Amino acid sequence: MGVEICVEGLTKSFGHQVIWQDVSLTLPAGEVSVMLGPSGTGKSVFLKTLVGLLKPDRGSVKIAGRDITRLREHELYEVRKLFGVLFQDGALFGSMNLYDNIAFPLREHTRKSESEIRRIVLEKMDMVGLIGSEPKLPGEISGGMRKRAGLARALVLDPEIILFDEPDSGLDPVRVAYLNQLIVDLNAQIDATFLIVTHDIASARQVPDNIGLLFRRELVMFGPREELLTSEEPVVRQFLNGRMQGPIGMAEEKDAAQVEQELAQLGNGSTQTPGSQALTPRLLPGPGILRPPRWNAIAEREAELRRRKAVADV
Ligand SMILES: Nc1ncnc2c1ncn2[C@@H]1O[C@H](COP(=O)(O)OP(=O)(O)OP(=O)(O)O)[C@@H](O)[C@H]1O
Repeated sequence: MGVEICVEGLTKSFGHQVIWQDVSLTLPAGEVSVMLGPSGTGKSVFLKTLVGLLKPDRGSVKIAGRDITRLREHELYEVRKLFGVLFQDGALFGSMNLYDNIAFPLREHTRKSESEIRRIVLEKMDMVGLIGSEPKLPGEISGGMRKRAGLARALVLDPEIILFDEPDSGLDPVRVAYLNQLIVDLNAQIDATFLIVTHDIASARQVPDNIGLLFRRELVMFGPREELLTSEEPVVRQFLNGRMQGPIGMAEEKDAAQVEQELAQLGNGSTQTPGSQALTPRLLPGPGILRPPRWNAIAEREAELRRRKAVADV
């Protein structure tokens, strides 16, 4: 059914380098959330902290009511079973075929019989569209197939939470579109809580229920998709529109005067992206896939926002 993750006052540093501080947010149970942020803002560190691979300096991460930052290693081992993680490159074992790669967590963490394992592996391979590829080695398939195999492997223990670390990296736009559809469909089918770290703005605009943005060692904003897509917050606007004008610089933060000048230019409309504040339509689950009940509430919320925007535009 998916569980809620409640993060409060989370701070992480390595030596003197503060990665982010005082991060608080709630990933609602069963919903899809995306975490954005310029390179090096600590998105991967955030994922690793959620799963208990890194210990924060301060703050708590409550999963199903338990603060995982305070658990001992053997207790963490149990909590980690709630998670499925899709690593950037799929993290498959190169010498194992896809079937054995996907069966690996079941053989490692359960006492299921080989026939039961076979049933589960084939079911998950079917869900990600990989039936027939069981004997292939990771080196013999495309990057998109490797991601889907990694996803099937993340699914075999029926996780309550799935973390995706840049699922779209290295894929062409068409494969990214298929993968996004797969993510939306899977979420509707298995109802787990999804958190996706991505740089792909088109995906971030269409796929999630919620969006968060890390910048300058802080969580600038976290909230419903429609709220961030229509936000006037300069960092959020710059990032979601993928443009150079704004507080985010090439390698570091820009000075205040330059930012002010660029924002003023944008305000004049000289370099305004057409429809920059538009509420991109959500990606819907494919035909025949039942939509979770929350979709009605979200659709109403978004329709209301569009009505208000239409009235304001008149
Ligand atoms: N184990 C570690 N020890 C020391 N520093 C680390 C460690 N892991 C990450 N860092 C540092 O933390 C910072 C954030 O890294 P992270 O990989 O989380 O960024 P990111 O936002 O995911 O970047 P990208 O978008 O480029 O993948 C970087 O400066 C990195 O060097």
